[in-house]
Order: sequence, then structure tokens, then C-alpha cells
Amino acid sequence: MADPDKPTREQAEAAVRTLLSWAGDDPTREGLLDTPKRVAKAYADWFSGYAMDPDEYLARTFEEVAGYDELIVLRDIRFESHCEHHMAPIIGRAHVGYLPDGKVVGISKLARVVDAYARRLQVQEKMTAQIADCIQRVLNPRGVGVVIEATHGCMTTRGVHKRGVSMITSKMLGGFRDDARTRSEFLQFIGSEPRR
Ligand SMILES: Nc1nc2c(ncn2[C@@H]2O[C@H](COP(=O)(O)OP(=O)(O)OP(=O)(O)O)[C@@H](O)[C@H]2O)c(=O)[nH]1
Ligand SMILES: [Zn+2]
Repeated sequence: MADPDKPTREQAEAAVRTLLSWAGDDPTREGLLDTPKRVAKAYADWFSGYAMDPDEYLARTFEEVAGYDELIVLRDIRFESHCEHHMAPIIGRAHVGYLPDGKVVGISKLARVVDAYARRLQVQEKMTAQIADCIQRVLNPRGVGVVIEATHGCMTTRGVHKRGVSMITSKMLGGFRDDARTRSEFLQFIGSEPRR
């Protein structure tokens, strides 16, 4: 159902013209005439996750897996998101693992879940927890592990201006939290085992 409080595209474009003026430029000059339209279109892409239901991606499961009950890991899932404090890009990769309990999901669906949460305004800790909680809630496996490594545009291009810094977050549930061997195997699979 359409949200009656959602601004129209025209209102969104007018807001972009205001920001262009506030930045110090002239929104009526030729090069900027179509910019509000482009920005609204870009927003529709960057924030398309609000219209996605991540639970739905995990609805179809496969049970004919010959009793496979070991770790399943999808690593290096590239994503783009935006921080909710500055609306600056968060660019990174997510690693997602789970211990199946009789059923598995199509592996692309784990990447779809990551995207559904990434394409919203985010805090990295929240996104990490949302992905893990979604998989635990819908698939009900014996455990879930999510690790995210990302760089935050608000730290690299403004503010403290620290390039090369990345933030690492993790959320471990079930066997990933309680069993040191499962956690260690997961970290080894994704290449984050602490070096000794
Ligand atoms: N924990 C966490 N912090 C984030 C994330 N994205 C951005 N931030 C931080 O959110 C904080 C917002 O702090 P504020 O002091 O309200 O904003 P600010 O004045 O723009 O802060 P500076 O970035 O230090 O200039 C900053 O420290 C950002 O680095 C995130 O995903 N997780
Ligand atoms: Zn930020």
C-alpha cells in the first residue's frame, strides 16, 4: 500500500534544488537542470531496500541435501549502503555463514538479504544484526554468523578524514556463539582467523 505521507517525486526534486542552492551553486544553470531528477532516481536505487522484504528471500528452502549438516558460508558479498548520520556511502563486504538444520536456501538469497538491508540508511552494527536475525528467524538454522568489513565515506571524505580505515563488525548466533570450533572454522573460511 502506498504511504500517504511519502513525498512526491516533484517534492523530492525541489528538495534537491534547495540543497544545490545551499551548497552555493545555481540550480537553474544548464548543467544542473536535470540534476534533481537524476538524484531522485539515484535515491530510488540506493534506498530500494525499504520496498524489499528480506524474509521473503528465505522462504524457499531445499531439503534434499543428503544430510549435509556442515557450515555453509558465502563470503565477500560486496555491498553499498549509506550511513544514517550523514547519508554518506558505506562500501564494504559481508560474510554470511550458517549451520543448516535439515534445509538449506539457494545461496544467492543470502546476498539478496544483505542487499535488502544495505539499500537503506544504516548503522553498520544494526545492519550486521539485522542480517543475522533475519536468517535465524526465517530459516531457523543451528547457528548464524555475519561479519561485515566496510569503509565509511563520512570518515574518509569529511570529518576526521581518515582514508584506509575500515570498520569490522560481527554477529554470532547459536552454534557460532556457543561453540568455539564453529566460530573458528567460520573465521578461517572467511580468512579472518587471528594471525598467531
Ligand atoms: N558506530 C557507528 N558509527 C557510525 C557509523 N556510521 C557513521 N558513524 C559515526 O557516527 C558518528 C556521528 O557523530 P556526530 O558527532 O553526531 O556527528 P559529526 O559531528 O558529523 O561527527 P564526525 O564524523 O566526528 O565529524 C560519527 O562518529 C561517525 O563516524 C556506523 O555505522 N556505526
Ligand atoms: Zn556517517
